[in-house]
Amino acid sequence: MAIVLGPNQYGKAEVRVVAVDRSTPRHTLVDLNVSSALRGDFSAAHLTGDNAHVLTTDAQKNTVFAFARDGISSPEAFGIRLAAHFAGSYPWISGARVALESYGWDRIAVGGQPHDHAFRRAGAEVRTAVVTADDAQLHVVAGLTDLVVLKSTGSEFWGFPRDAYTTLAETRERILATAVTARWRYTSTDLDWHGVYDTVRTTMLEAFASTHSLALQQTLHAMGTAVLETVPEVAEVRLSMPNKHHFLQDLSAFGLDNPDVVYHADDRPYGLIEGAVLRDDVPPAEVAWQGTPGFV
Ligand SMILES: O=c1[nH]c(=O)c2[nH]c(=O)[nH]c2[nH]1
Repeated sequence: MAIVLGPNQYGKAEVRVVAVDRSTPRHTLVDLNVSSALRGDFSAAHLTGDNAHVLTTDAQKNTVFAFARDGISSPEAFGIRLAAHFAGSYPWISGARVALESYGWDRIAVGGQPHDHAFRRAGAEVRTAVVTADDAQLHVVAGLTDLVVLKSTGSEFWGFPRDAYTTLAETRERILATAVTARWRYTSTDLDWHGVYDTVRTTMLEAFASTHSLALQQTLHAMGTAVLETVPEVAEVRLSMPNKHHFLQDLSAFGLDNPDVVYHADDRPYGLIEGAVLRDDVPPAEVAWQGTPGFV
């Protein structure tokens, strides 16, 4: 038996970089969390501690800050620039993965007017991008997490089998709520990144709102399908959607009825509905998804 070194990668995780565009009195902010990981021949460092091939994680962090000096137009474009740079920096580096989270900031309104340089963190929602450089090919997977949505009607759930442990009542009227995690893979590396991101996000929201839901699974499929129908440059959408249960509260102890008015928002356990919707005529690119946590 021989013991061999298996797959490995290394990099700097969670570089928090904030870039302020002060070119006009109306400042803009970009707030990113950037993680880089390099792949290639680093066996000497692992086997003997010879660091001749190790582009330090400290240098990777410095590169993120240095590149930010030129401004950050979008997470995707910044990720492409970094991944291409790292992947091309030394012959023994065969690939790079750059994952970015973008945190939104809204302007504080003062006297009803959005302020020029005072901001409030937007909700929990985070925009994400992962750029993978592999064999000189670039892959871009964009996404979002924690997009919390709720429909107060237009959701039913019935027709499921009833085994010995099924107690859930069938319902023709329920609240449907979820926190969407979505990732989608582009077939292009040259897009209007903000425009196409907004289109995908809006399309998912519209599909959630306008689908009369017979199951969260059906809503998930409708959201993914709508994105593929609307944006030709998206090859595949992966969605993870917790079913944030809202149970009708029994008020009978107080002599009160409850005609779909008062609910208990339960936080756990929750149903977890996950799925991918893809075009069957686009070749898969599993490398683009490597390192993505969980299903998405
Ligand atoms: O939309 C739903 N899908 C399920 O699979 C499920 N299971 C459950 O208990 N409630 C629901 N709701």
